[in-house]
Order: sequence, then structure tokens, then C-alpha cells
Amino acid sequence: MNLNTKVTLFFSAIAVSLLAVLVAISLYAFRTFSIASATDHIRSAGELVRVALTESMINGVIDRRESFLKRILEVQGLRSARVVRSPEVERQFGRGLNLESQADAIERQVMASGKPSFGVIEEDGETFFRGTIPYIATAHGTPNCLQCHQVTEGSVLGTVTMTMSIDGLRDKAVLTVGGIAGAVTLFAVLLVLLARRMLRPISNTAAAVEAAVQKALDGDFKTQIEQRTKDEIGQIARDMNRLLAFLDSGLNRIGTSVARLTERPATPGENLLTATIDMVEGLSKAAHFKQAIEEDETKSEIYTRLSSTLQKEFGRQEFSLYEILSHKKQMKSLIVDGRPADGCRWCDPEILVRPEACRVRRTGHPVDGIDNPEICYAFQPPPEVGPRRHVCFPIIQSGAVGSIVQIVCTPDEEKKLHECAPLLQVYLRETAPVLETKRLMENLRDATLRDPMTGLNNRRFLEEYVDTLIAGVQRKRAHAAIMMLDLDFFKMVNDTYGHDAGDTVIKALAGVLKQAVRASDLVIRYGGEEFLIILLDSNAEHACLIGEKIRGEVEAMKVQIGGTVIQKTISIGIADFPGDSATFWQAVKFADLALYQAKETGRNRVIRFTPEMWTTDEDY
Ligand SMILES: Nc1nc2c(ncn2[C@@H]2O[C@H](COP(=O)(O)OP(=O)(O)OP(=O)(O)O)[C@@H](O)[C@H]2O)c(=O)[nH]1
Repeated sequence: MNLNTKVTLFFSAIAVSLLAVLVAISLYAFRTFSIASATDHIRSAGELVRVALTESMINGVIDRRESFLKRILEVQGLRSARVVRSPEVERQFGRGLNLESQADAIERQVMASGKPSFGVIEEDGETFFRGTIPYIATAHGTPNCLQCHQVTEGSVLGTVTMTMSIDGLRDKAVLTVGGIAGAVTLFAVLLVLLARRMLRPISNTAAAVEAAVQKALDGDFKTQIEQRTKDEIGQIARDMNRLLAFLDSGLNRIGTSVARLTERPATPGENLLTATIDMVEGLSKAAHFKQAIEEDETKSEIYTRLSSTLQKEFGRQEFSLYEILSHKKQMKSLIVDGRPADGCRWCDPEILVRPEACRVRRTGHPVDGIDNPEICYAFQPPPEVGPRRHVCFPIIQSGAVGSIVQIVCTPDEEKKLHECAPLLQVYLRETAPVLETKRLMENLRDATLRDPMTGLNNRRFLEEYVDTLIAGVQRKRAHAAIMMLDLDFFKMVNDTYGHDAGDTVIKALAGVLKQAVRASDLVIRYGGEEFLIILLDSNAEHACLIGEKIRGEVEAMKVQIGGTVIQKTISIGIADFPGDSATFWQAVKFADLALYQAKETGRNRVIRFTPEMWTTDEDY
């Protein structure tokens, strides 16, 4: 209900109430006044009749009283008048005129009580005021009643009954009350009109403010409210316009900044306010995300967090995360649909071994398979899942594509995916430098754990890795064979051909050793020309066979140095962990003892550790 209606109803209610009260009071006052007035009239007329009758008696013309009583009816408003004799008077003077002895009930009651009776009566559909007044015998006055009437003082001599029409009075009352009602109604109507006129600027301004607020809620702050008056209402309109203008320019500035951050221009017709709120919320979440991944320890944790963010924040269930292994010129699948995976689900697996087949990897740009479904031939969703679209984003690290995020969706999710793409790219931009830092740190760490000359892991790596290794062996209740290897008379190579030649031989040996074992086995450059091989899930017996194979391959190895071919042999000692010792480093020492034995017994041989070596060579 608007203000105008409320005011109209309010004043109408007041006017009706006022009218009702005034009419009630007026009617009551009129009635009271009319009765009082009629009573006085009848009392006066009654007294006149009494005086006239007394005079008639004195003058001896009492017989002509009937004519007097008829003439008195000519008094305006008086309808009937009659006198009734009391029984005492009848006894003294006879029954009198025809009607004078026919007292009705009221007259009898007045005669009995000596008290007048007044009241409104209905007769033949008409309303009258009737008064019956007793004539009381009194000893006062000249002549007094007792001079003629043989009654005691205070006796009722008779009654006079008169009726008066009160139609005139009623008409006047109706006229007066009608006048009052009309005046009140007119006053109320004028009051309502005046109030409405005064309220119009308020209600119009209120309606304009309401419309402006509604538009503002829809993101449009450009509305201006008409300033209709110069009073407080005008001030409200002016202040509201200032507020709207302030919000409009502020929101535009925020929106522009946010759009710049998200690289997402505002789309026509969208609610700028809610879009900005959403984007600011998104940016805030992205900032928290960045903080979280900065505190993550490894790249793997970052990818896992990114994966769960894609699921929880973006509602994505089908996606892939890839990493580019630049030094191997390969791509690695890390996560598919939220789970760790090393294969492809949504792309041709060829991209893993030939990253150029991946369009994002090749171009360094996002690939939008929604606008252009045929854009990337490597996108090959499994036929059984039905139609799918994809958008792929690069994560640029060190100026090149370091990782790739691929989002897959059904055709009816295209719009949603397009909408969330700018914010997703914000997340990926936040992720890029953190991933890059982690990658550099991992490379740095890798460098400290690797021998730069051979590319093999070094002794420090073994020291760091040993706990994991032992835990793995113990968990699987398996064995690990430890193989200690040392080139025979290597010093001669340096002495004869120079240190570079010695390096070349060591590098060639590293290649032979790497080739001789499985990728899961560990080949470690343990010292200068000393190597350690750990064969996982193996035992000493099997290691002896491998050791023999290595020994033969090293013996057959020919290293070309200038015009000279160098051939060397190698000695190998083998121990079993935990077969020979439950302590890993003790088992390494046993392998070293076996190597020492191999050297001692002529070199170029493979010797498996036996417990006697420990007891007989305690001084070693
Ligand atoms: N060129 C080169 N030589 C190295 C490297 N590391 C260790 N050496 C040399 O390897 C030689 C090892 O010699 P020794 O331990 O005395 O033994 P050996 O001559 O191999 O004889 P045996 O082990 O007893 O068969 C030393 O001369 C070291 O200087 C390296 O990285 N490059």
C-alpha cells in the first residue's frame, strides 16, 4: 500500500469516526433539548390552562371551557389538550365534559402519584411528545384551590394532558445533523486532497528512489531522481543522486580494475554489481589459493590442490593436468578427472611422447574447443562418453609452456565453462610463478643429488633416499642386492692418458652400468671410480648374475681416446639386504668387503659377501 492510499484511508477513517461522534452527540443533544423544550412548552401550556380554568370558574364561564380547550389547540405545535377530573372533583362538581372523566392509564397513574409524566409516543404512525401534568390543590394564592374545592391541600384535582408533534423538531435535527455531516465530510475531503497534494512530492520521490534502488540492485547506477521540491524531500533526491553517481563511478573503477585483473571485459546487459562481487570474491579465493600453493612443498602437492580447486570451486569433474618434461621433450599426464594418472583419457596418447602434437604446447596459447570444436585433433574423448568439448590453458613457466590444464565439458555446459574461464585463468596465472619456483628448486635440489659428469645419482642422494628405500623393502618383505663396483687399476688411465681420458672412461662405464639394470634400480656414483648399484626386489644370487654380466660388458667395453682404445676391467662385491645384515649401511659395508676380496683375489671378478670376510678382515 503506497503512502497516498495510506493517507487517504487514514484521513477517511478519522473523518468517518469524527462524523459518527458528531452525529451521535448532535442527535443526543437534539433529543435532550427537544424533550426539555417540549416539556417546558407543555408545562407552560398546562399552567395556562389551569389559570384559564380558574379564571373561568371565578368569572362563572367554566361551562365554556370546552371552547377554550379547542382554541388552545391553535397554538403551533400543540396537537391535543384535555383535562380530566379527579374522582374528588367529580364527586363535588359532577362528571363534567364528556372526556373529563375518562382518564387513561397514564392519567390515572399521574393522579395517583401526583407527579407529571412526559414521554414520546407513537400514534397512527406518527411520533408525538405527550405530557400529563397533575393539578395539585394548594392553599396559597387568591383565590386558592381550597376555597372552591372541597379537598385537602396537596390532593390532585385533575390532570391536563397535551400532545405535541415533534416532527418539526426532528426535521430540524435531521437538517442540522445533515449540515454537520456534510461540513465534516467536505472538510475531510478537502483535508485528504490537501494531504495528498502535500504528499505527492514525497510519494513521487519515494517511488523514484524505489525504482532507482531496484535498478541499482540490477547493476545500473545511472538513474537520476527528479528533484521536485527544495525542502527535505528535494534534499533526499539530491543526496540519492550523489550517492548513485558515487557508486556508479566507484563501481566502474572497481569493475575496470577487476576486468583488467581477470582479462574479462563486462558483457552488455550483465549486472555489473553482482559480476564485480563475484569476480572480487573469485580474486580473493585465488589469492588464498596462491598463498596455499606457496606453502606447498612439492609440485605434486600444487597439482593436487589445483585439481581439487577445479572440482570444488569450478565444479569441474572432467579435466586433465599435464606437465612438460622439457629435458626429455615429453609430456607427462599427472591428473585425470581428479585422480592421479599417467595416461591420457581425453587426448591422443601420442602427445605424451610427442608434445608438439598438443596444440597448447605448440602455440603457447589457450585452445578453445567450444567456439571451434575441430581446433585440436589431439582431443579425442572416448566415444562411449558422448559428445564433449574442451578448453585447454597453458601455464607458462620460464617463458615456455610448463604445464597444461585441460577442461572437458558436455555441450550444455559450454556457457558455464566460458563464464568461469577468466577466473580459471587468474588461478593459472597465480599458479605459474609458484610452479616455476618449485621447479627451479627441485632442479636445484636434483643437481645436488646428482653427479654432473655421469648424470647418475650421487652418494648424498643415497643418504637422503635410504630411509624410503629401507621402508619399501621392509614393507614388501623383499630383498635388495647391493653391488659395489670399482674399476681395476684406473689410476693407470689417468697416469698414462691423462685425467680427461679417465673421465671419458668413467662416463662410458656409467652408460654401461645404467644399461645393465632396470630403470627402477639405482646406479650411484659412490666415489671417484667407485659405483654402487642397488637392485630392488632382487637378492644376492640374482645380483651375481647381473654382476657377472656387467663385468663381461665392462671387459668388452672399448673406449676410444684419440687414436688409442682403452679397455678396462672391473671388480664387483655383492651383499644382500637384509639377507646379510638387517642394517642397510652394514650391508653396504659387506658389499665393500666383498669388493675388497675381489681386488685381493686378482680383480676382474664378482665376489658375493660371506660372513667369514667380516671376521677374517676385521681390520679392514
Ligand atoms: N679421471 C678421473 N680420475 C678419477 C676420478 N675420480 C677418481 N679418479 C682417480 O681414480 C684413481 C683411483 O685409484 P686407486 O683408488 O688408487 O686404485 P686403482 O688405480 O683404480 O687400482 P685398484 O682400485 O686397486 O684396482 C685415482 O687416481 C683417482 O685420482 C675422476 O672423476 N676422474
